[in-house]
Amino acid sequence: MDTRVKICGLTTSDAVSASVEAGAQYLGFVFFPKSPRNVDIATARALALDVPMGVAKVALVVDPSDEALERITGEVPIDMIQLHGKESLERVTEVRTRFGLPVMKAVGVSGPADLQALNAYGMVADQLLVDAKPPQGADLPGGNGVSFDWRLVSKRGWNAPWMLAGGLTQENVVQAIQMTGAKQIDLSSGVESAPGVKDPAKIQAFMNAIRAA
Ligand SMILES: O=C(O)c1ccccc1NCC(=O)[C@H](O)[C@H](O)COP(=O)(O)O
Repeated sequence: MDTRVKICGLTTSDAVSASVEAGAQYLGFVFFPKSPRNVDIATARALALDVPMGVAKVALVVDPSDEALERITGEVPIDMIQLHGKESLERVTEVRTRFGLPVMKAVGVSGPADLQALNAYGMVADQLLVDAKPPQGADLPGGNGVSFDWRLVSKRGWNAPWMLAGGLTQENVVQAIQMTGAKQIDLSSGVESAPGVKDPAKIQAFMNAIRAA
């Protein structure tokens, strides 16, 4: 299966190496203090500097200020900004223009009404991350290990390339790809042994599951 994979929430060089060696095309670094996957700028910079050419480094931020984005983009050699909060269409456009980097906008899906947002953000973002909505009362806007009803996005397309996310694991990823037709997928907790702790064996097993499909 020719599927591109983003592994999100990397915090150590072992996890970065395991992801690169297993064949991930995108690596995500989370800048959100409440997350168990949060990295500070110095750590992210050190990790990003070790990523080989051809693997995209993505900075995940939640309703960031321009100042926060200036600090991150000024010090960490990133290739893409992932907006994972309640950023408006205008803010997506502003961030793209101001920082000169491609922007991926995350959109939470739980029912048919959410597909409108994908249509709209697909007109302004470079990529879409089609994710599950966080469960009621969750502390995090993403990375909660929950799936949504994949039939909602079955064989759908938007104006921008998209990634499927939300509760993907080595056990369900092949079915998720077959049902949705996703060409790109994103995951975080499905390759962890504990919240925020990436497991190299799970990363490899996940990539093997995709390749074997
Ligand atoms: O992962 C986090 O800690 C996080 C924190 C704040 C905003 C978003 C976050 N993660 C978003 C991602 O890109 C995840 O990979 C995506 O939601 C899927 O996560 P999972 O269901 O755990 O695979």
